[in-house]
Amino acid sequence: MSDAAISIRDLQKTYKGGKRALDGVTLDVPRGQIFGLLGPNGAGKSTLINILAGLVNKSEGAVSIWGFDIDKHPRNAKASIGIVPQEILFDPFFTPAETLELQAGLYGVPKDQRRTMELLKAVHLEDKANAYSRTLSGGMKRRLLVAKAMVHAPPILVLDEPTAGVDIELRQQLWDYVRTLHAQGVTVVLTTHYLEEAEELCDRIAIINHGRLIANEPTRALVGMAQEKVVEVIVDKDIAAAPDAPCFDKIELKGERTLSITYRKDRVNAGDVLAALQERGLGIVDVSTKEADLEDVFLNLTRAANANG
Ligand SMILES: Nc1ncnc2c1ncn2[C@@H]1O[C@H](COP(=O)(O)OP(=O)(O)OP(=O)(O)O)[C@@H](O)[C@H]1O
Repeated sequence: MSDAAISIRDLQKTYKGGKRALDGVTLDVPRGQIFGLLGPNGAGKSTLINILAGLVNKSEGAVSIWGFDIDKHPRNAKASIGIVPQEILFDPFFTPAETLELQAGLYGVPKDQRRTMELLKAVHLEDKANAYSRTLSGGMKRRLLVAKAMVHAPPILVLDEPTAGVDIELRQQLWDYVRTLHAQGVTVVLTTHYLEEAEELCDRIAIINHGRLIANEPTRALVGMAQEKVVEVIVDKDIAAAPDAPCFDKIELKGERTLSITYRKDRVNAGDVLAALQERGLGIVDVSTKEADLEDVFLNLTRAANANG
């Protein structure tokens, strides 16, 4: 179909009872990238991932994984992808080492090609290799899930909300491992609510809302789509009320000498904003600017999509 890592065409899913969770999603995940799938709760992200995992049947459309159509070549498609599910489900009486061995067995990985200890090391669980899984902390279980998804060395790893409930240090370790895999050529897809993380990690970001794709852009382009910019200015004298000027979108008095000014960077630049202040008799002591982040873009896009839909 295409040489994308994952290719999705007009994907639709209507659950029994009539809930339409995916409404015509078309999307390519390029090989070798870290790809972020974002969307508010209930947007359809898990449905999409469960279709990739073979856990949910699609209603319409076509999906291929590493070039294998999931209907025509389900075994090859499945072998090409490792999925880290949102929910933690293990047999509590197996140890991490046994869990990985069992999973490798399910995927038909020959004994001499298994990488149980290597994988446990990679997720910092080597000292827990022989502990019962039920004695692991939440973060450890999540890391074990990542190792489990990699036993058959798939070229694509999908993580569904991998950092929910994971503390900052463990999250960092998890991302370090994801970056290592990425450096080894693994294509990574992740869903997350942490926009900052998506911004930091992902090469490309797609946003779904109400089962529809509303954005699919390189991360930098997406961030650039936010037109609002904020400049914080410290002026040289006390001011009682914030001054007004046509180039300000919004102005707030943050302190006696501190102003926070929002402007549209597609219309004016920071120089215009500062000149307007000087024209009003204010000298500039200090200036700091804040780039719009993904949160802004995300909110703007989902708001616009809701208004249109
Ligand atoms: N098995 C099911 N039967 C019926 N409706 C379902 C089922 N699973 C999900 N849905 C509905 O489909 C929609 C999409 O759900 P989905 O879990 O894919 O969203 P999500 O983007 O993953 O959300 P979250 O971030 O909360 O996990 C929601 O309205 C949900 O209630």
